[in-house]
Amino acid sequence: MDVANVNAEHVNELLQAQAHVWNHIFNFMNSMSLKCAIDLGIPDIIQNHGKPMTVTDLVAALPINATKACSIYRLMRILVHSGFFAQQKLGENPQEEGYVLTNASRLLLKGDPLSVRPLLKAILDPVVIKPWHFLGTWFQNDDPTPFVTAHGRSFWDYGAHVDPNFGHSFKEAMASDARLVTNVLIHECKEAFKGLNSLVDVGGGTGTVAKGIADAFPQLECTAFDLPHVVAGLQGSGNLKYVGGDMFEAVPAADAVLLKWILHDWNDEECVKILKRCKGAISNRDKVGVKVIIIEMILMDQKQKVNDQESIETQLFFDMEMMVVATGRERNQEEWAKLFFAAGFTDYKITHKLGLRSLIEVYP
Ligand SMILES: C[S@@+](CC[C@H](N)C(=O)[O-])C[C@H]1O[C@@H](n2cnc3c(N)ncnc32)[C@H](O)[C@@H]1O
Ligand SMILES: O=c1cc(-c2ccc(O)cc2)oc2c(O)c(O)ccc12
Repeated sequence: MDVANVNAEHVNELLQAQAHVWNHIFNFMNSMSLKCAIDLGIPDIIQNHGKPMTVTDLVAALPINATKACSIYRLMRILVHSGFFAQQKLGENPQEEGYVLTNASRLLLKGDPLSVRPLLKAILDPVVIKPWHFLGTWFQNDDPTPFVTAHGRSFWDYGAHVDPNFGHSFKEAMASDARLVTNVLIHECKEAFKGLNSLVDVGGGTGTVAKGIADAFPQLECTAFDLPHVVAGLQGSGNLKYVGGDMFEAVPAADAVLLKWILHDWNDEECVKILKRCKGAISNRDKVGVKVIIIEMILMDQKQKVNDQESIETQLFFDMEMMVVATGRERNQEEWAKLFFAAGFTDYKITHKLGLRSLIEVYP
């Protein structure tokens, strides 16, 4: 393209396109600047300060080399821009401003059991970032995932045998999300558990969701079901128990099966197999109202000009993540329905009360 032959309007378009490309080249800096703030403990330091924190106070409180002090305001500037911190007047002097947390950075505090911090740590770990450099190679080879192309083994294998710290960090990421979702679930989606006497959380990890539901609904016998090595040594109590097994082989019988963030890890064929096992677990219960309860995203229609472009983009990010680390995907409503009917279910109901995710009740 030769700019000399292009009219003014086209030059403008060309420069806008250049800015768009630049924005995407540098897009990773939003994530990495945020990770840096978390590594340095900035949200907790501002929280503990108890009032808007000037850059001078922040620098003094940070565990950094003195020669880097003058760069902190630049890190904070981009994080203010991306909505993780805000600036507030400190006193009468309009020049004097301090940093405060926003709702987003409050979700990244260390001690908060509902923190999203463990997910940030896991997804931005170099172990998970490396496979992104192999995405193009993966499209040209026959490996199951870019993760395998990058590391020579599967995600689970890597976490279990190569880097147990990473495996632990991923489990903590799942558990923290589980705490947040369970909180919303037991307050906002009570209806879904009405009339049930037993529930099995398939792929329930170390039992965070099952325990939350068991505590909230004492009449409900809850089982956290996961691979034997995941539940090994875990002791149930009261109306909570742990069972080890393989969901592709058999699922313990119950009035309801819960699948939270399981099906998006797997391809369609694998999902139909899991769903058939779940249907087996709730059938022959001699009870009305048996169901599978799924917590997953339902991809929004990109063609609908909805205002919430950030939500659409976030769902697409999850879809890409599932492609890079696992064999899974995010699905739209039509794709979900196809899986349910292929597994022999007859109907389903969607409740939109979980943010970017939905509660889907699926009936035999
Ligand atoms: C993405 S995590 C979701 C954990 C949990 N449901 C949550 O949302 O916090 C997937 C879970 O599936 C479990 N899983 C993987 N393969 C399984 C299998 N064949 N049978 C049972 N659980 C399995 C993993 O151990 C892991 O705990
Ligand atoms: O970062 C992950 C990875 C997985 C994952 C990887 C490999 C598998 O065979 C299954 C799952 O799953 C995730 C997930 O379900 C999630 O909600 C967030 C992150 C990840």
